[in-house]
Amino acid sequence: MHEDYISISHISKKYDKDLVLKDVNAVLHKGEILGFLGPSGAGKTTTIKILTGQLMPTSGEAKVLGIDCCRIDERIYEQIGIVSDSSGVYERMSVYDNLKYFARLLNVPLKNIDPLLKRIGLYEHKKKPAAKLSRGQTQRLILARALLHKPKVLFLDEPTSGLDPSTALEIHRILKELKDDGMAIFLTTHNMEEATKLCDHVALLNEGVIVEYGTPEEICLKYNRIKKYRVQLTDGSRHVLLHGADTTGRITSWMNEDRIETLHTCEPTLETVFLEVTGRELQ
Ligand SMILES: Nc1ncnc2c1ncn2[C@@H]1O[C@H](COP(=O)(O)OP(=O)(O)OP(=O)(O)O)[C@@H](O)[C@H]1O
Repeated sequence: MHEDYISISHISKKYDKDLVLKDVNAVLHKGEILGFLGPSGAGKTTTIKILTGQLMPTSGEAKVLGIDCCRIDERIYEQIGIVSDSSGVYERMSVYDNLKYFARLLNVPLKNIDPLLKRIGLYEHKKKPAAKLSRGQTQRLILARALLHKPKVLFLDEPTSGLDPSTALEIHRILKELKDDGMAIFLTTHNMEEATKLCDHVALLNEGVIVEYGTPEEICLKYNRIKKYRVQLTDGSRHVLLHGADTTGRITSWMNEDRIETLHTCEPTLETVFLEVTGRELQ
């Protein structure tokens, strides 16, 4: 049996007259990553704020670890971690002292800090003032702070936004390890590659509406109606061919003549699905 760590049921949210979330439903189980994927203004941060008790929904119900989000109090903060842009670090304090400060607040033994710094790749920088960290290192420190008390559920708002590809990959590796340890991770992103690689389920969110929900593979397969092949021949020419009898004939004759350099099928990606469903780009 899957344990529901987050359940979102018919959530809507209005800011004044603007309906920015419309009948949103989703579920996140222990040991899974759920991604809310959508362009700027789609309602991703609003969803996180509702789930973490920072905002009330206008209607609907959401539960985190069985607790109704409208009734969240400090006790839930012992079991969840939040990483968002607004997570401040104390710039003049060292990496270690930042974590020491929060460890004391959260009643976490100080001996947990070094292993966490090693896991997150900040151990060599533990004495550095936070002000001297790179953007990627600062992001790791914010993540370390959110992990200090070993939460069951981790919320990440655009965890790799603005990071270079190798730092982003490092954060992905850490998130996969946390998931394998049983943590449930709710992340928002507008990076479809990140969502495809990391998430067990994704919700494609457009103007507050979930337009597709499922595993990245399920969603892409659903839109794999028009099959295409991309062929490069030994003479350097490139061809994109639609599936059909003509194409099969052409490809077979190129193969018989040993003229094919590369041959690929062109499956849809979350990016092309989003474009097809909404007419909008994700970025
Ligand atoms: N406090 C607020 N008052 C009024 N409108 C708001 C408020 N906060 C957000 N909004 C609006 O709600 C909509 C959803 O915003 P939200 O921040 O949830 O989007 P997002 O998907 O997280 O975008 P981004 O990727 O840019 O962070 C936007 O149209 C935004 O302008």
